[in-house]
Amino acid sequence: MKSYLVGGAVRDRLLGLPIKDRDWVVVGATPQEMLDAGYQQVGRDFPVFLHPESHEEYALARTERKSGSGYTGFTCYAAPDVTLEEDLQRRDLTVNALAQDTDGKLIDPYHGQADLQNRLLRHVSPAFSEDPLRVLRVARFAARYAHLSFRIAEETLALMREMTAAGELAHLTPERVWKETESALGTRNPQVYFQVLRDCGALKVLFPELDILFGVPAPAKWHPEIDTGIHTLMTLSMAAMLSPEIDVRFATLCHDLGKGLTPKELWPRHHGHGPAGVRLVSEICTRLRVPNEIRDLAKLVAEYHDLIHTFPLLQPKTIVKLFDSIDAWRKPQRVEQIALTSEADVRGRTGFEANDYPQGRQLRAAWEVARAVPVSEVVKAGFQGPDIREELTRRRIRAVAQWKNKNCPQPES
Ligand SMILES: Nc1ccn([C@@H]2O[C@H](COP(=O)(O)OP(=O)(O)OP(=O)(O)O)[C@@H](O)[C@H]2O)c(=O)n1
Repeated sequence: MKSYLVGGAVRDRLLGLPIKDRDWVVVGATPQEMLDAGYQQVGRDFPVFLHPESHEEYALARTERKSGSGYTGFTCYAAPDVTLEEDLQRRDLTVNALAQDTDGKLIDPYHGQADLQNRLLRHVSPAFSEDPLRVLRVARFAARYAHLSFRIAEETLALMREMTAAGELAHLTPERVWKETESALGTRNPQVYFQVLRDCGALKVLFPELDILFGVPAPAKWHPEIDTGIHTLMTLSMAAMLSPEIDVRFATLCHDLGKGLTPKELWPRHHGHGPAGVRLVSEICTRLRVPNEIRDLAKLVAEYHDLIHTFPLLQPKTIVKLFDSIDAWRKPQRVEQIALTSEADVRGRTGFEANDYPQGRQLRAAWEVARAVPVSEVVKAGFQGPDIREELTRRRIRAVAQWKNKNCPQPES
């Protein structure tokens, strides 16, 4: 039996990047031999074992053949006669089909090293199309390595287009789509993921609410980039620079979905697009089983992002009501999250990238003022039951008004 380091660990070591997990392939062994050597079996569908000490994953070399339609129809063949090359051949990308033996020697039958040097994401073989998840994986890798100038090989993009056109993506479970999307949102350039999905037609299948934004114009005065789809990807790129949080990035991605609902004859204006988009955010999140916390922020951002832009014009009463509406009292992190998404919206426009966003600072400052109003003094003053809440709101509004008079000049008209 011989073990080889494979997949991401080899790829990322060659790229000089930190290594997350180390996966191994074992050639020439039976499951019984692995168990006898002290490995613990964990794979349900494939023979995968955990090393007795390192607890790293060791998978028996295997081939896979598609035996039916969709994502589930696989026949897996793992036996001591499966070679390393055969195992590597079933993998998605050449840069993921590299192996390294225990002496550090590289085994590279599909020229993954050359593709790493050429910054090319290229599929290993036609077997790529047996797994529709790979369309999303390639988009995710393109996002993850965009800062290193990686691009997708033409023939791979063509295959991704074919798979999408053949309806293969319909076989993906919502959980898998969200898992890949969530990982992609965590990369440095999440907008690349959505751009690649658009390039191969998958955005229309998986995120029609986003796809429809391409071709929807917004007023050139506010949006020199004009196209709402382009603006959306620009805001996502900006959000990724402003915050590492998936919640903030996803909310930014969804903030303008309502513009897809505006009747053409009203273009390029989109009056009321914020509240209108809330339903679409809900629909995406229900469909993909997006965690509630992420969904709820995205809905609030869709609804309130335009209000935050007008912050200096807001009445103190409206500001305190906003804190109520976003439930900032119990979830104070939302103030920061909403300030960041609104900033991403403003700076995610051609020529506005380096702009200041004072409204974000004003929102945060007003929040500190409102939250500092002590409830204990309201109680001490003798208020009881629901009157406590009412008096607290009154005092908060007063405090915000005083702060606003001093610190928040009205913009010149
Ligand atoms: N649908 C898939 C999933 C995985 N793989 C192969 O299995 C390896 C391990 O997959 P995974 O752990 O998901 O990704 P990594 O490439 O290790 O990358 P990461 O750093 O994100 O873990 C990949 O390198 C690739 O060779 C594949 O070919 N097709």
